[in-house]
Amino acid sequence: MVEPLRVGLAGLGTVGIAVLRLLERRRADLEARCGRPIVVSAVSARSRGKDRGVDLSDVTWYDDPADLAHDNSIDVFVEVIGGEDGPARRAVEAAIARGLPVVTANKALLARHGNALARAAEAHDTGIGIGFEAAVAGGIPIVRTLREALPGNAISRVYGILNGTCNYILTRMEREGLDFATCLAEAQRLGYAEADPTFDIEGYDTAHKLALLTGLAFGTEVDADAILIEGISAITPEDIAAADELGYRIKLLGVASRAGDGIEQRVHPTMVPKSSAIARIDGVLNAVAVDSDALGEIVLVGPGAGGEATASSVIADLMDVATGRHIPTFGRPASAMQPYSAARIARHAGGYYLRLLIEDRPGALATIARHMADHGISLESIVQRRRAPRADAPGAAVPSVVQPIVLITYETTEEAVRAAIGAIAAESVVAGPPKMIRIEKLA
Ligand SMILES: NC(=O)C1=CN([C@@H]2O[C@H](COP(=O)(O)OP(=O)(O)OC[C@H]3O[C@@H](n4cnc5c(N)ncnc54)[C@H](OP(=O)(O)O)[C@@H]3O)[C@@H](O)[C@H]2O)C=CC1
Ligand SMILES: N[C@@H](CCO)C(=O)O
Repeated sequence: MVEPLRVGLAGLGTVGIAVLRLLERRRADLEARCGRPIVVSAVSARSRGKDRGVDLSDVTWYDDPADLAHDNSIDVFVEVIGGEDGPARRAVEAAIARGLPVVTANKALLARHGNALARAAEAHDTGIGIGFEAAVAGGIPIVRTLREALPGNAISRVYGILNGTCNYILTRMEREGLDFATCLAEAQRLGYAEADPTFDIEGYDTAHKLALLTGLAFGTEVDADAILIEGISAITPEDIAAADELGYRIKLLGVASRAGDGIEQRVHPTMVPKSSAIARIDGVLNAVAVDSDALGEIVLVGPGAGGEATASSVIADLMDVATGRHIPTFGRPASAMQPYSAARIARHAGGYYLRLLIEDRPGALATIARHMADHGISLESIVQRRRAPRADAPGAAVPSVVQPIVLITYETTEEAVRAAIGAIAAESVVAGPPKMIRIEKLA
C-alpha cells in the first residue's frame, strides 16, 4: 500500500478552503501523477465552530497552528494564515525546525523573514526549500518559471501587475466610473483583498511580491525595505481621464531592474502606453514580464488573487513535495544568495506625468515651463484642461479661476523632477500640491 502525503493545513479562509476543495476535485489525477494520494489530515484555524461548507469530521483540529506543525503524523505543513509575524511565523518556524517541508502563500512573511527561513529550511539534511508559488501573483506560475525555467538567462528587469485588488479597483474606476471605496468593497467581498486592505491599496502587498521576484530573478537576498512604495489611494478619476486622453492607462506596477551597479525596486502607480501588453491586463488579472538576454521579453498573465487560483499554486508546490523534488527556495542555495545592493532611486530615468492646478493668468504657464527648463527637463506635451472655479477662495471679491494643466516630460531623472516639483509648488500661481505619476518605458 502506497503511503499518502499527509498535509497539515494551517488557515481555512479563502485560500485554505479552496485548497481543500481543489485537492478533493483533482484527487484522482493528482494521485495518478505523483503515485500517492494527497490528503489533508490535520488543520488549524481560529474558530472551530464556524461553518466552512466542508466536511472536517475526519481531520485533526488544532487551535494553535504551531501545535499542528508539531503533529508527527503530517508530512508537509501548508501555511495560509497570513501576516509577517504572529501565529504564521511561529508555526512555519516550528515546522522548519522539525525538518518538515513548508508550503506557504504568505508573501508578507517571506518578504520580511524569507532569507532566514530559507537558510533554516535548507540547513536540514534533506535540503528542502520552501514552496511559495502562491505567494506571488496568485495562480501565475512565475516562481517556478524564474526558479527552474530561466537559469540560462541574465535577467535585466522583472515587472508587472502584482496585486489583483488594485488592478480590479483601477479597472472598474476607469470602465464604469465607480468610486474607489465601492470598488474596494467589492474586491473584499470577492476574497481578493488582504485581511487589512491597506496592504493592497498602499502598495505593500505588491512590494512584498516584488521583493521575492527580485530575489528569484537576480539571486540577491530579499530586501523589502529597499523598495520605493507608493499606492493607488491618491489616484483620482481626473488622473484616469487625463491618462486616457494622452494614450495611457494607469496601473500599479512593481518593477525591479538592474541599474548602474545595483538593483532598483519600485512600486507605484504607473502610466503605461495603451499599446503595451500590460495596459490590457484588466480586473483581478495579474501579469509578470521578464526581460532577459537570451529570451527577450516574456509575459505571464493570469488570475492574481482568489481562492481557486491561489489553491492551484499551492497544489503545484504540494506535488513537488509528493514527488520528492527538492528545489532551493530562491532557485539557488540560500547560502549562495548575494547581498542586495540598491541602485539610487534619484538616478531613476524615465518620463513623468505631472498634473497641476494653476491660476488662469498671463505668465502662469511660462512660470511652470521655466522651472522645468531650469532643471533640464524637456516637455513632450502640455494639455490645458477646462477651467474650474477655485475651491480655496470662497467669497473672494473677484473669484480667481484655476485650471488643471497636465505635463508629460521626455526622459529625465527622478532627482530633476522632484526638484522641479518642489520649485513649482512654491509658486503662488500653483494651487495645491502637484500630482506626479511615473511613465514606464515598455515594448
Ligand atoms: N485571498 C487571496 O486571493 C490570496 C491570499 N494569499 C495569501 O494567503 C494567505 C491567506 O489568505 P486568505 O485565505 O485570503 O485569508 P483569510 O483571512 O480568508 O483566512 C485566514 C485563515 O487563517 C486563520 N487564522 C487567522 N489567525 C489565526 C490564528 N491565530 N490561529 C489559527 N488560524 C488563524 C483564520 O481562521 P478563522 O477562519 O477561524 O478566522 C482563517 O481561516 C495570506 O498570506 C494571503 O496573503 C495569497 C494569494 C491570494
Ligand atoms: N490581496 C492580494 C491577494 C493575492 O496575493 C491581491 O489582491 O493581489
